[in-house]
Amino acid sequence: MSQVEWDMDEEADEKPFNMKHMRRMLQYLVPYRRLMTGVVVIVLINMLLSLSEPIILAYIIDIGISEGNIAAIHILGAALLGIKLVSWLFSFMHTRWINFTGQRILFDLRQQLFNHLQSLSFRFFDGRPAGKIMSRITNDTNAIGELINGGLITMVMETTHLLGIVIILFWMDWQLALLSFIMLPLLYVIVAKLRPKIEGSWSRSRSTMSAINGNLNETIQGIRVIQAFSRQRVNNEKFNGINTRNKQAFMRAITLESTVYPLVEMIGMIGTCIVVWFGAVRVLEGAITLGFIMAFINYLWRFWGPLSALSKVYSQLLSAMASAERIFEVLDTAPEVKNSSRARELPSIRGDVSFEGVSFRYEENKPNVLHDVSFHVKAGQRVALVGPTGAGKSTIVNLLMRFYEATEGAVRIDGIDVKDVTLESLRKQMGIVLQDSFIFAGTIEQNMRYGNEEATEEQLRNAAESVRLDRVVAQLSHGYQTELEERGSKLSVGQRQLLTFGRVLLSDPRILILDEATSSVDTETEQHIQEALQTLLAGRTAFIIAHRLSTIKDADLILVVEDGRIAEQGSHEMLMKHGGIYANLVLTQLSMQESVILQSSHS
Ligand SMILES: Nc1ncnc2c1ncn2[C@@H]1O[C@H](COP(=O)(O)OP(=O)(O)OP(=O)(O)O)[C@@H](O)[C@H]1O
Repeated sequence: MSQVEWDMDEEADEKPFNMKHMRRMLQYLVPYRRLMTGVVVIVLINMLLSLSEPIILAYIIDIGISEGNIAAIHILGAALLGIKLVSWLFSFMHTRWINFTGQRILFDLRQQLFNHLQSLSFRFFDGRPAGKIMSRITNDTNAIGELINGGLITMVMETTHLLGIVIILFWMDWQLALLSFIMLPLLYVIVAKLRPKIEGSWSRSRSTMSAINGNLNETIQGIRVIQAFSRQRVNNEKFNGINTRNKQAFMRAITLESTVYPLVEMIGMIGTCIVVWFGAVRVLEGAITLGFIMAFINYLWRFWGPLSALSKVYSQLLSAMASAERIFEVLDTAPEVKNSSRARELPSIRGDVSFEGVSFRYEENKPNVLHDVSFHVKAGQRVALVGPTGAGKSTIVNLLMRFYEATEGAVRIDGIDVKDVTLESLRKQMGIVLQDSFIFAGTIEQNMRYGNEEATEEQLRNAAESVRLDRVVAQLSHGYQTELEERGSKLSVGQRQLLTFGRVLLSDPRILILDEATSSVDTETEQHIQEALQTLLAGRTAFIIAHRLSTIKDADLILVVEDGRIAEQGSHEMLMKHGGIYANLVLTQLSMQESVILQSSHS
């Protein structure tokens, strides 16, 4: 099953009502309680005003028209107009206030989630696709926002509306009221039976839609690979499958809905017909007045509005429960790597690094990926990490940056355990350059200043010059102010790399971590990159996940990592003399290079 298909049924659309979540959601209303109290009061007054309208109409008919009392018609007509005006004003006010509060709550919730997400450790992001996390910040916050602002008010408003109507109907004529509700049990049965089916179909329609989006996203992102492998036909079939399921789910939902709602209306109408029939007879008998029966029918009409509004709020409530569960799960996830209570600032370091018996596993109950790793690097030394894929090189670097905590043992910088210092003071003195040079949307200058906002203009230009970025900038029409798209798509791979070098150089770290790029660039760019690299590395302790033999040979210390262990360590000469894994690795690489050279000289 493809990732997209998995996504379709993974996250629940609705969850049963949960008081704990509800209370927690209501907490977000607390800062706006005065405004919300005002809204509730206004809404209730509006409700009473609206409920008085049919009675006033009844009086206009019975007293004004039937008895020919023109003064009563004027007074009651003016009252009706006044009520409408006040209702409009109140509606305007409460809609404004609700929207204001709703937006504030959404703002608060999104801000809180965003801040929290940034503080979470890598482990949190390891198991969650970015798309899902994003949907929590957008869709799920919206669902909660809609409930705690519009939904709750609708609930208060429509429940009182409904209660008011029922009380008035029974107060007016309880027998007629009973008669009009005669079909209600049947209605309840139909709605209770069919509503879950309709909701289920809508939910399937939404999840298939998100699968369509996921599939589109994957296709656009991977278009090069798709076309290179000529996968268009297979992908078309896959998309066709999801698309068909979406169409079917939508058609089923819409068919059910178009059957049920007219049915509900018709059953509702049966009650009203009975009332009109009996009522008309009773008017003729002189038992009730014309105005009375008209008001009664008017209230009966109004009965269905709140009922359908409440059923919508109910769905909203259940989907907000599902969203709340997901959002609170994120908010309740504590950052795993955080400052300990006794954490102090890491003073300016020299850059001496030691791993002492470090073992580590990414997940509880899973085997260790690092076993008893120990080494010592003197300040200013250049270390090359080599070894097969999956050996644990990046993991060593992750522990050094304290992206994860060592399960056992200690990582020390200048003799200080990294667990005893604040994350900010530690990471400020370290720099990292990954293979995938991540560029943020913004100007070249903003990207360079990412790790050092305070750098002077001169420092900025010097850094750019040192890593040969100045030549790249000179070619751009807006120089340092050239706007880059997200991920720097306007720049070439080599240019992006130089920009990340400039960024790190400007932040001037004592310890530098570098994942040497494997992607090939042209010889001239390669030379620029190598020169820039030398500037970048000068005078710093450097850990290089190295792929080029030249980089490895130049290193002061080579750590050969295999199966999470340091299998060999020492200088190039030492390890070659030793004749172990490293020597084999070098010989294999050399023979591969030779064959490449031989092949190219033959062609
Ligand atoms: N975030 C993670 N969660 C769980 N396991 C992981 C995670 N990252 C890496 N691993 C596992 O840990 C082991 C070491 O991975 P690591 O990335 O350190 O290897 P590496 O030597 O850097 O490999 P490469 O040269 O391919 O980048 C691998 O078995 C890998 O599957």
